[in-house]
Amino acid sequence: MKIDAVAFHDLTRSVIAVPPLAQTPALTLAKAANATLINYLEQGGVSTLMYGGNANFYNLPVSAYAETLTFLAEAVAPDTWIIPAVGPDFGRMMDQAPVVRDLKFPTAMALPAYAGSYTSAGLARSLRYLSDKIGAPVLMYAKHDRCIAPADLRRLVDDGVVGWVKYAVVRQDPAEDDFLRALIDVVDPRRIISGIGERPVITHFETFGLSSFTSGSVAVAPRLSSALLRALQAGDRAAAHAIRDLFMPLEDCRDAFGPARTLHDAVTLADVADMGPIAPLQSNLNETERAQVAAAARDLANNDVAALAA
Ligand SMILES: N[C@@H](CC=O)C(=O)O
Repeated sequence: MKIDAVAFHDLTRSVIAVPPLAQTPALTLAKAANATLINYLEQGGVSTLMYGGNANFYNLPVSAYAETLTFLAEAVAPDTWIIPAVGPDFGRMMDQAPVVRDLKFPTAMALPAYAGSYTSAGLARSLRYLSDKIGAPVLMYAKHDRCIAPADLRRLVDDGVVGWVKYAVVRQDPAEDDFLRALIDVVDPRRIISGIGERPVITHFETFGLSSFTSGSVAVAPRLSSALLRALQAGDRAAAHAIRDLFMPLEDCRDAFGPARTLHDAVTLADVADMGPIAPLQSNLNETERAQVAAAARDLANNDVAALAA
C-alpha cells in the first residue's frame, strides 16, 4: 500500500474507486472475494480505493475496523492508495483514528453524519480532532447543501486540517450549484473531488474546473471509468459523453434502488466477485430489483471487456 503523503497528482492519476466490501454469510470479512475485486480494479487501471459508503462502513462494527483495514492494506499492490472512512459520528471517529494512524494510511475520510445532526462549526471542530489524531490532513465529505461555511472550510485548509473534499451534493442540474461555486471561490479546485460517480462528472470538470472523481460503478467497469478520466483530462468531450452514457443504465438502477446496496449486488451479478450479504442497516436487492440490475451490470461489464479489446 502506498503510504506517502497525498499530493495533487495522486488524485488525478486514477479514478477514485469507492467499492463495496464483500462479507461472508456470518457478516465477517470475505477476504478472497475482496482480494478478487481489488485485483479486478487494479488490472483495470485503478490505483486509488476509498472504503466508505459503498463499503457500508457506516455499519461496520468498530471491533472489526482494525482487522478490515489491516487486510485491505495487505491486499493491495504496493503503489495502490487506500482512503479508509471513519465516523460518521464523532465518538466512532475518535475510536477509529488511532487505527488509521497506526496502520500508516496517509489520510482518512470523515463520513457525513445525518443531515441536520451537525453544524458547520461542529463539523469543523471534529475534523480538527481527527486530523490531530491521525497526524495528517483529512478528507472531508460534503454531502449536504451548505454543510460547511466556505470561510470555515478555508480556515481548515489553511491550517492543514482538511486536504481534500469529496463533493457529493446531488443537484437536478449539476451546473447550477452555488454551494460548489462558493467552495471553489475559497479553496483550490484541485482539492475538491467530484464525488457522485459518472453522472455529474463531465459538468463538474467543465463548469467548475474539478480534476478528480470518485466512482462506485468503476467496480463493475474499471477500464471504462478510467477511459472516462483520460477523456476528461484530454478534453475529449465526445469520448467522455459516449463513455458516460454506458454507465447510465446501472446508475439509474442505483438511483432507484439505493446506490450502495445496488452496487454491492451489481458486482456479484456481473460475475466480478461474490460480495455476499450486505450488513444491516442495508439489505440485498429483492428479486425484481435483481433482474433489472443484473441486466444493467452485465451489459456494463461486457462493455468493459469490449474496451479492453478495442
Ligand atoms: N457516490 C459515488 C461515488 C462514491 O462515493 C458512487 O458510488 O458512484
